[in-house]
Amino acid sequence: MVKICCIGAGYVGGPTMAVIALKCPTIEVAVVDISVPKILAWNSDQLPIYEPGLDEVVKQCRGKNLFFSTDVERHVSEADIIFVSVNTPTKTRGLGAGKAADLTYWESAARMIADVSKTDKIVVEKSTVPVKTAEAIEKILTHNSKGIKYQILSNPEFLAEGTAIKDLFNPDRVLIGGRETPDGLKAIQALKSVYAQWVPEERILTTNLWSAELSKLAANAFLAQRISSINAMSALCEATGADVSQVSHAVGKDTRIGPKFLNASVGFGGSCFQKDILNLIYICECNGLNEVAGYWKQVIKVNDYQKNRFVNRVVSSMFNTVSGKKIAILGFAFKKDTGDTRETPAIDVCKGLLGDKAKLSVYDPQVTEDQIQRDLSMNKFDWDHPIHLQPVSPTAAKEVSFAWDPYEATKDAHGVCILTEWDEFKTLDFQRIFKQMQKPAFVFDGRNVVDVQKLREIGFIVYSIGKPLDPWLKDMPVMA
Ligand SMILES: NC(=O)c1ccc[n+]([C@@H]2O[C@H](COP(=O)([O-])OP(=O)(O)OC[C@H]3O[C@@H](n4cnc5c(N)ncnc54)[C@H](O)[C@@H]3O)[C@@H](O)[C@H]2O)c1
Ligand SMILES: O=c1ccn([C@@H]2O[C@H](COP(=O)(O)OP(=O)(O)O[C@H]3O[C@H](CO)[C@@H](O)[C@H](O)[C@H]3O)[C@@H](O)[C@H]2O)c(=O)[nH]1
Repeated sequence: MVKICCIGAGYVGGPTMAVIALKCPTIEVAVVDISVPKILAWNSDQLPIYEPGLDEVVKQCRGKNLFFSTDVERHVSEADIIFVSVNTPTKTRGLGAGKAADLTYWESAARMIADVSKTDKIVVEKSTVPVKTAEAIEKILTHNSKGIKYQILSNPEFLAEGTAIKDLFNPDRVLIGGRETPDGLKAIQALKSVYAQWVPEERILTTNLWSAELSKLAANAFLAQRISSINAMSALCEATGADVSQVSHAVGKDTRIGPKFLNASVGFGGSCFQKDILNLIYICECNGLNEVAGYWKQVIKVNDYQKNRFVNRVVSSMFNTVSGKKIAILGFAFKKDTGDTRETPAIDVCKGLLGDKAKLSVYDPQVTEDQIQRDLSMNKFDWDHPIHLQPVSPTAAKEVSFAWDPYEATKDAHGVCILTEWDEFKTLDFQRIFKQMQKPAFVFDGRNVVDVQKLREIGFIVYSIGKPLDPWLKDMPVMA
């Protein structure tokens, strides 16, 4: 029986391995992690991450051919194929701080593989890594190899959170990069035969190592660039009376452009886009490609601009101050159908409002109070390190309370900010919310989920990203 081991039981390692186990009953899959609570959770009824459809997949295979364990060394030494899916956060110190990928966790995983392996291994880069990482990993493994042969493959993951199971069942493509040597090609075939159990052959792409590594960074940069493009347009829509939804619909109808990923928002979040673009910028700079670096930097700058613009709209609409005012925050996760808050725009918006001394009441159906407090008190980039290395008892943000439902959050509030597009926000009883709020009552929709006209009829003053402005807001200065 082929044995697979995945180092890192996170958002990628857990769901990806669960789907491999489901689709390949003859393969034994072990997912290992240094975090004891995480592995305990994977072995319980309360999985450590919320992802639609994941529970069913895990329940079908756990204990049969899918195992979660903290016995990292044993499973690594027994495996034929080792996936490495550990954190690759942005460096916070030293050379390349604020841009380059921190490969500490990757390197320690590679050294451990070299220490415990007794048979030949295929080592698969599942984490998103800088181009040429495979070369560094190869050096670490072969310098300590004791005669054992390693083949390194790059197999970046393209799943999006909230749709991970759907994406894994039916991927647009699976990308496998490897050395163009007989042993390299053999390793590519071995991994290809795993995916071929359920992915049509023509969707499994094979390339050289560097193309596979770079394609992952490029794909995320292209996706994020589309969002920054439509968000830049949303500012112009507000200034001119155009409606960003109509503009994106009209633009997306061009088959060369396509309709997806053109929703204007308060800004993109998530653990990948900013981190991977910063990483791309750093690689460009290291290769002396400053104009190329500058091009991609702009995608992040527009994203920051969009978040600032939102906060400034809130403050300026409410008589230029939110000091002492209760603002309800509906949605904290970086997108719907996940409890993940890494790099969520809600953090920047909340921090911006707290900076103006607002009192916040936050509701999110999947994010805990503890997580929100952590996020609001953590330093930049700390969030993407393994949980046991994050600050243990963050200083609680005193002006932030946590609500169990949207009606409690909005009670006596002066304003409501919608920061995640949870489906339940589309069907809220806004009449009831209006009645219990201070007047004038404001709604700031950062996700374009509410029916603006209906809310204005109820009596709200409404700001919705990229939509024609409320008469109340028209004469306010547009600033960033
Ligand atoms: N989250 C996504 O949607 C997504 C999608 C595609 C690619 N990626 C990439 O995949 C990688 C992992 O992302 P994630 O979201 O799953 O991160 P995560 O933080 O959810 O999971 C990483 C896990 O690795 C564990 N870990 C770290 N060092 C370890 C070691 N030496 N031994 C054993 N376990 C160790 C951590 O404890 C953590 O549980 C990153 O490079 C990310 O950029 C993420
Ligand atoms: O039209 C859009 C689409 C998305 N977003 C925002 O963009 C962010 C990222 O969304 P999404 O890409 O759906 O989620 P991720 O889980 O971050 O997935 C991205 O990042 C992963 C990690 O690298 C990749 O594997 C995926 O292919 C890539 O889509 C979220 O804040 C969304 O709200 C918008 O504002 N407008």
